[in-house]
Amino acid sequence: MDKGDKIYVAGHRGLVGSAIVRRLQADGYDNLLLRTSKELDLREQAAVRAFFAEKKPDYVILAAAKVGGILANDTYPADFIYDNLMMEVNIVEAAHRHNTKKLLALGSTCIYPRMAPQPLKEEYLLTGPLEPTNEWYAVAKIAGIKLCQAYRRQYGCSFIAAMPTNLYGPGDNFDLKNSHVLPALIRKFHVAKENGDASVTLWGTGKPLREFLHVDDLADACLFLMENYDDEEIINIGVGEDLSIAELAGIVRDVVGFEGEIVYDASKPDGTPRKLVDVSKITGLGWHAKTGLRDGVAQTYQWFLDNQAELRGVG
Ligand SMILES: NC(=O)C1=CN([C@@H]2O[C@H](COP(=O)(O)OP(=O)(O)OC[C@H]3O[C@@H](n4cnc5c(N)ncnc54)[C@H](OP(=O)(O)O)[C@@H]3O)[C@@H](O)[C@H]2O)C=CC1
Ligand SMILES: C[C@H]1O[C@H](OP(=O)(O)OP(=O)(O)OC[C@H]2O[C@@H](n3cnc4c(=O)[nH]c(N)nc43)[C@H](O)[C@@H]2O)[C@@H](O)[C@@H](O)C1=O
Repeated sequence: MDKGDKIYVAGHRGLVGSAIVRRLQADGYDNLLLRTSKELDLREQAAVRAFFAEKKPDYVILAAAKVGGILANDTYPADFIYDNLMMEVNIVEAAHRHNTKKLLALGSTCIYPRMAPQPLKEEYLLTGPLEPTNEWYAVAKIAGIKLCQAYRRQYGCSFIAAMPTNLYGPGDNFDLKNSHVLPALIRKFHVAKENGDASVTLWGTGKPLREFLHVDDLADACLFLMENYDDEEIINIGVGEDLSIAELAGIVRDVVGFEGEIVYDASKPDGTPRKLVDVSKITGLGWHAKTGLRDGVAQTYQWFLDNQAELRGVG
């Protein structure tokens, strides 16, 4: 990608989109196309076609999606499957129609079967039943993969699909019902410390294992793939190690400085027991994550403190 190329970052205000924009701007790309969901609802085919007809992006990074944690996915299946399918179908079709040079679609590691062998290799896709709490979102994400592969096969489009593991960092969603676990832990421990609460309640059993990649590392991986990957097959993006939710809670509690107890609400779902990705494909290309989890949590907590006034999902 040249610095003056028209790069459309769909979902530029989100956790991922904002990190990608930060990185592109830092690298001197000065022709970014950015639209909020109010300016351009990607579920509306006519609006998406009109935008592409007018702007004709050279490159597209699809970081727009209906995203949420385990409870949101389990509660709003229709929203998660409909919104994500519509956004992917509209963007991929319009990108082909208007000759986008390359498109990167972001999936998620929830596309893999609930009980697939670990670590998860790309070829495990569609080899078993999905995790019930987010199968609707997962099916939409799998459709996104198939869209990229179909347009590559039929029209030779350079459309690629990457599967990031769980992400965290600046710009995350801190809503206690709809967010992912790491931002929820930061907010819960922070509020409990400020209030002098005796305990914090977390969901499930604390036993599931999860892998966490800092979003700035993801942005680095996305630009790396835009320059170095052009293949039909999906590619995982992760750190290659995981920990239990209980261990993660210990790290966040220490970073925040909460000294009370942790209580688990077993009425909430655990979700998939583990989803550690195999990163040998992307590390084989020369990319690896750089941010350690504790440092990443500390940096994110500082960002949380510095941005209290405008946190997503708070207030
Ligand atoms: N967060 C995570 O842990 C992981 C995320 N991913 C993937 O990364 C991508 C981005 O996720 P993340 O950054 O966390 O999500 P966020 O919820 O932080 O951001 C999503 C963005 O999508 C935009 N959006 C949502 N609906 C529409 C719509 N109808 N029309 C236009 N834009 C819309 C929003 O725009 P606006 O702000 O203008 O409303 C928002 O900026 C997704 O594809 C997700 O599947 C993959 C693995 C893990
Ligand atoms: C990225 C990935 O993220 C989602 O999958 P998930 O990893 O299961 O999502 P999660 O981060 O919300 O939960 C991780 C674990 O953490 C536990 N947990 C404890 N206490 C809280 C808590 O307070 N909030 C949340 N959200 N989880 C909690 C929770 O019970 C679970 O065991 C997919 O829906 C989908 O969006 C997707 O692709």
